[in-house]
Amino acid sequence: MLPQSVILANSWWSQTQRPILFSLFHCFYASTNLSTSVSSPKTSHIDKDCNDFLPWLEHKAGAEISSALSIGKSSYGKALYAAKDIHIGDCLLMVPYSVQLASDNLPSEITCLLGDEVGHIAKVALLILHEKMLGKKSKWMPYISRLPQPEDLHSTILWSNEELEMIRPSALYEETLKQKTQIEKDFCAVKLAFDQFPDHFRDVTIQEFTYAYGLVTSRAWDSSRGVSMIPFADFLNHDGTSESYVLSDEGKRHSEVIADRDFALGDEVLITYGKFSNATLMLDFGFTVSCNRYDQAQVELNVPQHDALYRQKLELFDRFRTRSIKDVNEFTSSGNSFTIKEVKRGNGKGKGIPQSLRAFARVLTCNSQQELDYLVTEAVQNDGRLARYPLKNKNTEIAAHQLLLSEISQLIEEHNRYIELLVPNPPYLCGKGLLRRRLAQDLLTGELRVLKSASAWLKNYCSTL
Ligand SMILES: C[S@@+](CC[C@H](N)C(=O)[O-])C[C@H]1O[C@@H](n2cnc3c(N)ncnc32)[C@H](O)[C@@H]1O
Repeated sequence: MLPQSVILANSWWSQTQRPILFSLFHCFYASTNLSTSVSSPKTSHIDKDCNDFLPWLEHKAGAEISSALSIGKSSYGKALYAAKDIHIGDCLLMVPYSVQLASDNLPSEITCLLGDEVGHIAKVALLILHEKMLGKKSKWMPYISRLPQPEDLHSTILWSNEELEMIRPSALYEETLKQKTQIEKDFCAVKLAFDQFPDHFRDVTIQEFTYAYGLVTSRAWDSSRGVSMIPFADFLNHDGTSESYVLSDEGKRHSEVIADRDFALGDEVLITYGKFSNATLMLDFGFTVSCNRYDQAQVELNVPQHDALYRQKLELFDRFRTRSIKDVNEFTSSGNSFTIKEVKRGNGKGKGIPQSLRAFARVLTCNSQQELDYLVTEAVQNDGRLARYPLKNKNTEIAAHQLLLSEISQLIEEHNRYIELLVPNPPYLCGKGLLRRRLAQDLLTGELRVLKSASAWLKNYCSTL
């Protein structure tokens, strides 16, 4: 799902607020002027099948949406290109809320059949299926017919069990299964609507529902209406280095995008979907970025059942459990599962290996009730968090970090084993199979890089103690 930054009463607020864009907004917004003349770009990328799309959307909106962009084709599917020279700070597009699709666009006779357990994504998926079924009678037909086909989507929710086996060492494997289970639950919950309105939803299968669900997760933005499909804006592809987001102006009731750089006529215009790891990009959007600096890996630690202090340690974790920390846009670091990021060399502080993971390992390594009691006293006397300081006994501190090292080494081994199964690509493989195999390679290679950096840091830490 795409995060949408919100503009509140002409001041910006967002989790991902960028100071540079904040100042740009004030410098350039006043001078932004959406001219009415649409120049035709001199480029071979233009998608002639979409020539009528923007005029249709502008007519529906009763307002100009963009004079700066035109729809074209790229290796990422549909794309938006500069239809004239664009300057940093220019407004690229403005899409009124009135032409965005959200769950409240569903006919009320269908909505009233849906229980509270049906979420916004499932409702918008239902809306897409409904409009598809209406065919030419749909008022959204020019948009619905331009959405990618099932064979163009590669989110892991659409992977077969055999394909998912390729990514088994990654936390994305479990996350995808969880998401698939949720989709199955949603499918059962909306089936009542299918049964009551067979004309609206002719024999919709779980595969079709999952496809519609994938369309929503890969091209809808969080919005005040739950989630919204934003026609035209959703033809923008992702570039991790871009500083342009889709912004939402609640006062003016439109979404907009401001250029973060200059573009020459014919350049592809890209925005950022957010600071996502390859796991999140694969789950929600079905693509990866090579050498993704937001990659991360998941490490799970457990108290062994044969530990003489098993019960005491579990009680302690329970007592000192801090609220789970949600990494922005990513899977959660909670309980005994920890998200690690690439440890940058040189700062010597181990940034990337969460303190909570090191604390967990310290508690795991304690051999006596006395040692546990000491950690409790220390926590109470300090900031209340357990085992955040190096253990007094150097050998135990080393043992705690070697325990982590051993867990991470196992993960490295497992990742290596799976990568070896994936590389090289068999010569007969092509199309969807080859693409998904490459995604799996990118994912595991990125996680391996993160794990290796953590391993190097831990080895260094132990050797310097
Ligand atoms: C919001 S849509 C963008 C428009 C889309 N290309 C289309 O054909 O409609 C997001 C989808 O575009 C594709 N995409 C966007 N950025 C990409 C990138 N950097 N690399 C590969 N695919 C990308 C992915 O298929 C993704 O799910």
